[in-house]
Amino acid sequence: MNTTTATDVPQLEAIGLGKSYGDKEVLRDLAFKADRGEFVCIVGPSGTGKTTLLRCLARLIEPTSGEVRVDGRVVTEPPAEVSVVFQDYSRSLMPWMRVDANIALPLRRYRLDRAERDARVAEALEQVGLAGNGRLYPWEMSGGMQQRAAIARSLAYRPEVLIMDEPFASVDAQTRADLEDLMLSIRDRLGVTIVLVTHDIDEAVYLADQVVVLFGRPASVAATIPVPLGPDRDQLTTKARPDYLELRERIHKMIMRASAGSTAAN
Ligand SMILES: Nc1ncnc2c1ncn2[C@@H]1O[C@H](COP(=O)(O)OP(=O)(O)OP(=O)(O)O)[C@@H](O)[C@H]1O
Repeated sequence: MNTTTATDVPQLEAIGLGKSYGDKEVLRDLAFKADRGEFVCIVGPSGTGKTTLLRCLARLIEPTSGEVRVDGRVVTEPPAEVSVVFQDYSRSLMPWMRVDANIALPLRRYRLDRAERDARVAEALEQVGLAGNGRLYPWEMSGGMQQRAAIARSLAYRPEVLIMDEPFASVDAQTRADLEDLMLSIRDRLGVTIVLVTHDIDEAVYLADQVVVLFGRPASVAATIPVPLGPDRDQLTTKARPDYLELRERIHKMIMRASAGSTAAN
């Protein structure tokens, strides 16, 4: 008897995923899954293939083998349910367009009427704490505000999955903490599934429901580590918890061992 129900189907899944660039095999037989509303962080040594994995998951590039599924459906092009936020907000926002026009730009493909489009832009600005700032140009905003605007642009699609590649690497520590908390609150308020690559293990443990550790050349998933810290996280108290510190240390050691092993092998 088949007991699978709709809720058993992962929202985003990779099965037997492989990717080579020419002769260079970067990913091999990789399995990944994120359930609906889950926050998954991907970590791993530099150059392992984290960005390559994200680009395959978003179908921005074609895997060499295996498949990507969204809600159980095999996808062969960028799925409408998935939106991507890159690290470099200065390249994702058009400097000559006001922020509201930047956010509206990718909505063109949906052929919304103007009132609906304006409502979506206002809603997205509100969701990232930028209500009332839509008439600014990106260059009139701080780095943190620009990254919020880039996130708003992704949310205006009303995606089910948000894929983020090192989204906070270019901002200062306080702004980074604010943006981390923004992402937790967006996940809680909107129920969106978030898959985020970071070099920062503290950030990964703070944000994630599960941390996926990639390593190997070619890379695959070395460990999937559940983070049972509960839904209410706080920069000060969560990061002082013994279970937070224990997880952080465990992942650090795992990556250090992997990096040492791959250096020795090279
Ligand atoms: N378009 C490409 N063509 C050829 N090789 C590529 C391409 N993109 C990435 N690579 C190579 O694939 C490997 C994995 O790169 P990728 O950027 O996915 O790793 P990463 O884990 O995200 O790296 P980092 O931690 O430095 O951001 C690297 O050796 C990289 O040089």
